[in-house]
Amino acid sequence: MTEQNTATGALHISATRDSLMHDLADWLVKQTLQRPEAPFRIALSGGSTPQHLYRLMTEEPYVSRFPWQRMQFFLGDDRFVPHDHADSNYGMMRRLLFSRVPVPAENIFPMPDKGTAEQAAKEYEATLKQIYRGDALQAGKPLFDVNLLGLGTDGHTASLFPDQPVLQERTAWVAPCVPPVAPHTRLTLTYPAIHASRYVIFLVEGADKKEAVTRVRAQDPACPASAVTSAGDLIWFLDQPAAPAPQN
Ligand SMILES: O=C(O)[C@H](O)[C@@H](O)[C@H](O)[C@H](O)COP(=O)(O)O
Repeated sequence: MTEQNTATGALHISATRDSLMHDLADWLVKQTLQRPEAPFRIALSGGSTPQHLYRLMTEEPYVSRFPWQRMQFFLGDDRFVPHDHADSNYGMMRRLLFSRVPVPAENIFPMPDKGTAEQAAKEYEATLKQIYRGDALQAGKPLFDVNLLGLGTDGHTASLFPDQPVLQERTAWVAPCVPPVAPHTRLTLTYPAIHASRYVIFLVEGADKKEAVTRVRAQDPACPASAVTSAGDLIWFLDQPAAPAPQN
């Protein structure tokens, strides 16, 4: 794993997808041990990439190393569909991770799937504010320890898609959105909610993502992921095929 600090976040580059998932799982275990008495709050990403990580977390040695009893799981975004729908991110996480590890049910916070998308976004935001014990995000008091994000080839992340009104949202923590090029109405954390993290992690693998990674790291404004910031650190966990060409 090679590490380079650059303006737009440290790069952790692993040789293969498999070693990438192990490197990130090892890193996550280490983070959970930094504050052994506190709840560890992590927002998970949907999509296919992190599924390799979620499966790995349920296997030895990781299933014995994570402090599941004090980990709290949130979603960075979800499709506004019933939790048992094939496209539900929560449904995927429940199948691959939550049903296979001893995390207490009360420590898992799915995005609501009832009512309207607007109501569900407000409900999730109220849940986050209750856990945060405050209505306004405060510098130095992150909402999440880790915010795990993926990256689309168009530079979207979570459900922050190009040219969408939600990209202008700087007050709400959760918002509904209707991506023009992806199925389903979505619920997504907004930029301020993602920013309120000790660590924002981009987990990206595969040669098809290399161009998007390069564009985002060059801060291409057409890529919503370019505007993602972190109150703490922003780190890219990449496999070699997704890694940008070294800056000369
Ligand atoms: O709900 C989702 O699908 C994710 O939040 C989305 O932002 C995902 O991370 C990217 O689309 C990359 O998806 P892949 O990992 O499948 O390439």
